[in-house]
Amino acid sequence: MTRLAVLSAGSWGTSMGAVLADAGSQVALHTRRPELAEAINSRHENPRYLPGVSLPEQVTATTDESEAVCGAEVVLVSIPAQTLRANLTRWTPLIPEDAIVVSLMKGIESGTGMRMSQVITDVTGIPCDRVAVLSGPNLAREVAVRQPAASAIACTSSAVATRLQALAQTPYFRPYTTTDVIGCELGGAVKNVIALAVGLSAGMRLGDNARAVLITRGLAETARLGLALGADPLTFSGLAGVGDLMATCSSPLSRNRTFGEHLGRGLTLAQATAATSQTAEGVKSAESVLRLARRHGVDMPITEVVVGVLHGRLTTGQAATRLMERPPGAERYAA
Ligand SMILES: NC(=O)C1=CN([C@@H]2O[C@H](COP(=O)(O)OP(=O)(O)OC[C@H]3O[C@@H](n4cnc5c(N)ncnc54)[C@H](O)[C@@H]3O)[C@@H](O)[C@H]2O)C=CC1
Ligand SMILES: O=C(CO)COP(=O)(O)O
Repeated sequence: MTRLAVLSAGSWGTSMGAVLADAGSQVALHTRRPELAEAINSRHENPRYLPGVSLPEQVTATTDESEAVCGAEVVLVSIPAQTLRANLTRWTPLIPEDAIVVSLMKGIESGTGMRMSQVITDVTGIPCDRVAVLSGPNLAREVAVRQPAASAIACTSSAVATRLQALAQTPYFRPYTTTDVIGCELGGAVKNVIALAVGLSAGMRLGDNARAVLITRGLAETARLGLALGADPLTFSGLAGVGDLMATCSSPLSRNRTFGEHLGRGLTLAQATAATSQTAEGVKSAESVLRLARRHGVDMPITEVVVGVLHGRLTTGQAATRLMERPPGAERYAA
């Protein structure tokens, strides 16, 4: 049986661990919490991140990082994006030679503006053709209870993407392969920022038309950035683009959308942060996305106002006005 490791046992890491086990592998999750490892091993449940969800017996957990990755052919990483570099620096010597590393994360590193796969290659030295990304409309809890979902697996090596596809294919989870790593990662990272904007608008009760505008123009600004960075624009019409945007912007399960909604209802950043127990990547990645856009001369007005609100430079009302009072223009998708 193929051995796989997932670092770590948060909501998405645990859900994907269950998918991979259902697809036929033995999966070791790493958690920093002994009580969580104990619950996963004895009760087959992750009570902190996925309470009430029954996990396959082939999913085990350990607090020992080297035990988790020992003998793993594939190491999947699912931690907050801004913690990746520090954690990976510690994990690198433990990762088996020839293992494939898969990013399940949706963020852009602050300071460097790197995508998660770039950070992985930068820290571990593992070449791009052994670093992959899984991204799509995958709300963790829905996947964990085995509701139907699909995703994109991106790697510059299509052989590696196809191998990962086989390892993750189940009757309820359908992975598609692609070689557009840049497009998949940007789709995942920027949709969190757009979901914050949609949440803001929902909290302010601006209506369904406003939500549709933000999703549509949010996709356009994502594609603009993607084009500037070398992505295939068609990726943004796919699962890692519009697919993920739709799921995240319409679901109450989305932490990013909910975070934005808290702000839109008048909570302060500190209050919204206190009300959020899981990772809302857009809060920290929004500024990195904006910096990346500015570095490449790309206009991202929605991202810009989200960053303005997060930094306290704009009220939510000013953010809405700022977008509506932009100079009139032709509707362009990505140019
Ligand atoms: N939850 C979801 O529906 C999905 C999440 N993702 C992405 O997966 C990534 C992880 O998110 P979730 O699992 O949802 O977050 P989560 O908040 O549920 O879990 C985060 C995990 O990282 C660990 N962690 C937190 N801080 C850490 C640190 N400083 N060092 C080491 N480990 C740390 C936590 O203990 C926990 O195991 C994010 O980039 C997110 O955007 C992607 C698809 C779906
Ligand atoms: O990425 C996700 C769905 O695809 C999860 O979105 P949130 O991180 O906003 O919960």
